[in-house]
Amino acid sequence: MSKQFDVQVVGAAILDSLENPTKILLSQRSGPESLRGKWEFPGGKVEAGETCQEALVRELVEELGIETKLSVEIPGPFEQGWQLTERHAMRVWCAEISAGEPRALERQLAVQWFDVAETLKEIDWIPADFPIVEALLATIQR
Ligand SMILES: Nc1nc2c([nH]c(=O)n2[C@H]2C[C@H](O)[C@@H](COP(=O)(O)OP(=O)(O)OP(=O)(O)O)O2)c(=O)[nH]1
Repeated sequence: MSKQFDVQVVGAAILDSLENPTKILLSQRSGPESLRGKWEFPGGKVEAGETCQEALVRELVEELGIETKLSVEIPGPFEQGWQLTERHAMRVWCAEISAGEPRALERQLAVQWFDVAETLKEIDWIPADFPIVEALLATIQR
C-alpha cells in the first residue's frame, strides 16, 4: 500500500534463538501516560542519515546495552511497515543478541524475557502492536 508516514519507527523481535525461538525480550514503556506500563518491541525513531537497520542496532545499544544481529523482517502492509498512528509507522526485524546482557538503560520501566508460545498473546501490548504480534507468531510457528 502506498501511504506516507511522517515518522519512521523501528522495532526488534529479540529472540533467544532464531533457529528455535522460545523466549522474546520486550520493553515496558514509562511514557507517555497513555502508553505507560504497556509492553513493546524495543526500538525507536530513525534519525536523519541512518538506514532503518542502522537505527535499530543503535537503539538497542542505547536502550538495552546489547549488540544484535538482525535477521528477517516481519513485513507489514506498507512500505514503511506497520501503521502505529496517523503519523507513525514501524518496520520490525527478528534479531538475536550477539554481545551483552540486556538492561533497562533509558526510560523503560522494565526489560523482560517472555515465553513466546504461552504468553505472547496475553501480554499488555501497545494496542497498535497486535497485528505485528500475530504476524510474528505466524513467522515463528512456521
Ligand atoms: N519502540 C517502539 N515504539 C512503538 C511500538 N509500538 C508503538 O506504537 N510505538 C510508538 C511509541 C512511540 O510513539 C513511537 C516510538 O518512539 P520512541 O519514544 O520509542 O522512540 P525514541 O526513543 O527514538 O524517541 P524519543 O522519545 O527519543 O523522541 O512509536 C513498539 O512496539 N516499539
